[in-house]
Amino acid sequence: MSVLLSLENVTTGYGAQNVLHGVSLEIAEGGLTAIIGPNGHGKTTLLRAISGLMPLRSGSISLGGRSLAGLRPDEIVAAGIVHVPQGDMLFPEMTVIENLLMGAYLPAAAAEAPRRLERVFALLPKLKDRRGQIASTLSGGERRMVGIGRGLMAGGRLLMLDEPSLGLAPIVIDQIYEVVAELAGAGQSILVVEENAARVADKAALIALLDNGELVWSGAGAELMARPEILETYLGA
Ligand SMILES: Nc1ncnc2c1ncn2[C@@H]1O[C@H](COP(=O)(O)OP(=O)(O)OP(=O)(O)O)[C@@H](O)[C@H]1O
Repeated sequence: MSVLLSLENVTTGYGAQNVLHGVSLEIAEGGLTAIIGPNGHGKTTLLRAISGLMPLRSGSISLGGRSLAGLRPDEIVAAGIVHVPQGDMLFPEMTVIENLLMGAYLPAAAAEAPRRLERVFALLPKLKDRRGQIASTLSGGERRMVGIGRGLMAGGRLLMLDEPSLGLAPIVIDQIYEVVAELAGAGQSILVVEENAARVADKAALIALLDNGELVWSGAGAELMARPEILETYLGA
């Protein structure tokens, strides 16, 4: 496999407390990787560390063989890592299209914006219909789609989605994951954080299980679902 993102022995935390304890993980180029684990066990912190929003206390992270050490968050975006945070974090008073265009704020992305916008609208036709609508008036699922679309507008090599299912109805969660799977199937590298393994098991090439800030298991989704003892031990399933 061609490794896109590599984490080696990553430790980080807040104040006196470490949240991640020596996490090592390799993410392949193309397709879906999922980080699963209970709430509060460090999944968001892991994405924040990759995005340069948390200084590492030990270890290293590299993208395509290039170390990200010392890069600012905007330099990490420019290097190709796009982080769609938990919740919608849209600009509520702006329209769908204005929110989408904010994703292409870096000069290199701005030149590509019209082409990428067409791609986002092809993938998420509902957003095209609602492109003039103010973001605060969208449904929860539509807002989530705008967040994903805005992430795509940045044109990253790796798209990181922090719990895109959060707070949505089951049918809407299915729609979101259909879009995620379609993107991954088209070759986009995606790292998703999810609490419920069953939602990603049939879609993710690799699932990594984070428990108390440690990576306790990783493997294919089908393999995880066939291991009820792991689900029970770590996810209480
Ligand atoms: N800004 C912060 N300051 C101090 N502690 C924090 C901060 N953010 C998170 N933590 C703590 O770090 C731990 C891991 O949190 P994190 O958000 O990474 O977990 P998570 O697995 O993503 O959970 P969730 O899905 O609920 O966000 C938790 O104990 C949390 O209280």
